[in-house]
Amino acid sequence: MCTGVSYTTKDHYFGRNLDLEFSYHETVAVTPRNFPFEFRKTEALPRHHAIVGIATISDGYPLYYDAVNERGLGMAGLNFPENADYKPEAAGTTNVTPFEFIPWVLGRFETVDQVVAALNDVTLVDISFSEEFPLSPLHWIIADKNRSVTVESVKEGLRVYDNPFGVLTNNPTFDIQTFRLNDYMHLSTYPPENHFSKDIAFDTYSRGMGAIGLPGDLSSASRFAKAVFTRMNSVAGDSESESISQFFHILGSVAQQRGCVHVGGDDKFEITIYSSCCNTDTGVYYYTTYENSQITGVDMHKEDLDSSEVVDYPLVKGQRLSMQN
Ligand SMILES: C[C@H](CCC(=O)NCCS(=O)(=O)O)[C@H]1CC[C@H]2[C@@H]3[C@H](O)C[C@@H]4C[C@H](O)CC[C@]4(C)[C@H]3C[C@H](O)[C@]12C
Repeated sequence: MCTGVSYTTKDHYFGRNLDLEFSYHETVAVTPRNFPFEFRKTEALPRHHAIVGIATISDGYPLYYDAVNERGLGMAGLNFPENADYKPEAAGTTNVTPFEFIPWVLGRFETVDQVVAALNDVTLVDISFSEEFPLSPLHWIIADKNRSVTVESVKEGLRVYDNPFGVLTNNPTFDIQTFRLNDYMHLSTYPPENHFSKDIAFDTYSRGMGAIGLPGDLSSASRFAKAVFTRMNSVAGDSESESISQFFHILGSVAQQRGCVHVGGDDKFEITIYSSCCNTDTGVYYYTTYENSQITGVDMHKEDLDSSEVVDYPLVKGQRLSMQN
């Protein structure tokens, strides 16, 4: 499972946890403006916005998991098994494959409003990248400084939901996730008050009791409620250090520790392989990995963004300890 987040302090930040039991050899990939994006069923983009994000590179093509473009638009794909339903090619529409969806959106558009308008005409088609990389059942969060949306291609068609929470996890469908938040409206960051009975003398014996009932398990619906609560109540200073620290704490509230989520077999566990946080105003992509809690950054503007070659950096893994004596 995964969690995607959009969050604004002075700047806008966009990122995600990638939760899985194995890695696809992901790297931080910067795609410059003149890398020729070919699309299977729609017109190529020989020149486009530059993009930074995490991708598996196959045959020179960046298969992005999440990314941000130089105009401040961010997009992430999260698992959506059983619900994702891609369609046959539909004449008269723009046919985009799921693996092309991030480059197609980030290559062309600057704002969520523009993307939403364009999606009226889009079909997500059931064409996979290769035998090695078959179709992934995904849904997406797309965000800029002012707006977030969730995009789901389901049996009934392409659904676009406003996402005022700036959070996406996995199943169920976004309308149900949103509805279930109603169950948590009584939660509070303040100490609870007694609405239970005037005849009982309650004791607020601990800080944090106003949020008793906030789920702490790692299921997708629970992570959604937990991440929305944390994100909506988040308080951060405006500096880069305070902002990215807070962002990683929001993601940390729903991170997966090895051993807590079995995924078949006795010794296979889902873990948070990486957490990312991109400053969409400056184009700096920060990340941590499961075993490297130190924040590492890649600044897209330090690359030649007018070139035509993807530049990629392998994730820095392994703890970097800073000893004080
Ligand atoms: C599985 C990843 C999402 C993380 C997640 O939600 N895991 C939960 C697993 S589960 O529900 O609990 O079983 C998704 C996010 C981005 C996906 C990758 C990107 O879409 C890029 C390519 C796309 C290709 O079609 C398949 C390989 C792939 C490299 C994808 C593999 C996998 O589906 C990824 C890595």
